[in-house]
Amino acid sequence: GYFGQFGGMFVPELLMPPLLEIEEAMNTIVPSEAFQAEFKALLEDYVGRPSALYRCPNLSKRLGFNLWLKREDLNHTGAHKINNALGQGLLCRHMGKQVLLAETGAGMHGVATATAAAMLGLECVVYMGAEDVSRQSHNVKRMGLLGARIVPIESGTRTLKDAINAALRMWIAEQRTTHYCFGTAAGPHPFPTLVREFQSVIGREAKEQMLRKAGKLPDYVVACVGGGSNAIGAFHEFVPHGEVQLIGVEAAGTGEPGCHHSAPLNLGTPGVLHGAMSMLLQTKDGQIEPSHSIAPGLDYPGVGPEHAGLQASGRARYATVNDSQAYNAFRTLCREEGIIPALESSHAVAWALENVRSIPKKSDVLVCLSGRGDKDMGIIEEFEKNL
Ligand SMILES: CC/C=C(/N=C/c1c(COP(=O)(O)O)cnc(C)c1O)C(=O)O
Repeated sequence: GYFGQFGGMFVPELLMPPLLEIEEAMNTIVPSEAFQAEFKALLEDYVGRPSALYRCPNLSKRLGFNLWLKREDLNHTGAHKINNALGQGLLCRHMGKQVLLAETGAGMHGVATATAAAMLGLECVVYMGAEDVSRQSHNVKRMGLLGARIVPIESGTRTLKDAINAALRMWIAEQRTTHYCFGTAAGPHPFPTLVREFQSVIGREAKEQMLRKAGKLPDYVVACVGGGSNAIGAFHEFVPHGEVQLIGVEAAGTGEPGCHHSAPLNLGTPGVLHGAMSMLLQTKDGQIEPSHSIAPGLDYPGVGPEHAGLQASGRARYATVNDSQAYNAFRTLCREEGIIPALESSHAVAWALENVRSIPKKSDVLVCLSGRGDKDMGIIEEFEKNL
């Protein structure tokens, strides 16, 4: 479970048995005909895949390049998270466990896990930082309706990293009955590989759709990077095609010098967090730095190890976009294309808008629109008060 020097299983001994059980399931159950047929049927009939690949007519005209959006916001539950939650929910049932445990920041993974649990007849427990409980209340309400038990976390910065810490502790104690449905392509092996496996449907569909609609591969594939699951899902199919530029977009927060951000690939250093060696925001004596982003799903001081590997090998590049640039992209997509994107996804759109001058005319830029923005109404309202 390594990506160059990154990855691994840096966990307490007590977590090795459930992790090895998941690795075994990933190598035996997931590749089986039965599992793949069941997963594919659910992706089609329950999630509504394939998700659309949509060329933005107005922005493409104004910007001079073809802006294509992979519409993961149109999936059931409103984001890419459902692809992974469903796959892991099926695995949970195959392993004979009754409880699906999740961490959540933006609440989209929490909703996706609660959705999979309700449909598969499993119990669901979601750990969520108290700060995120209040700033993503729309998703908190949805999780309740779907039957999940939500555990607000008051420690640390009361955001995603604290939810993961608490979820890992609960999992150690309840591992016999509980599957930890890890929500992003981070964490100890096998999670980064397992989550990539379930999210890679994004890139497989996008490649086929681009060849059919544009008659060629995209020149750029762009995705926001929190823990890294929508980005690795969009990138994976294109990695062998060197002519396709892979651009991950991290959150720069306010962008003010000395202020907190969530850009470990750009501004972090190698270290271990949540069971994996990757890039992270830490002080010189190894204390985790607080992160910040307007987008709760990007507000995380770590990143999945495969992205650290793709950056180190030079196969992918990682840029940053700050809160204001993301907000401007949010408004631009609303007003010019009639699409209300999640603030996380707005970071990926912002990269295309901010880099118009360096993108050759007529290029095909494929942006993974990872989710819808209904959950962000409160954050937008708050942000606009200070404009
Ligand atoms: C696993 C915790 C991350 C969450 N969301 C992250 C997120 C992200 C960033 O997560 P990754 O794709 O895993 O980097 C992008 N887009 C949307 C719409 C998101 O909700 C969540 O709790 O919903």
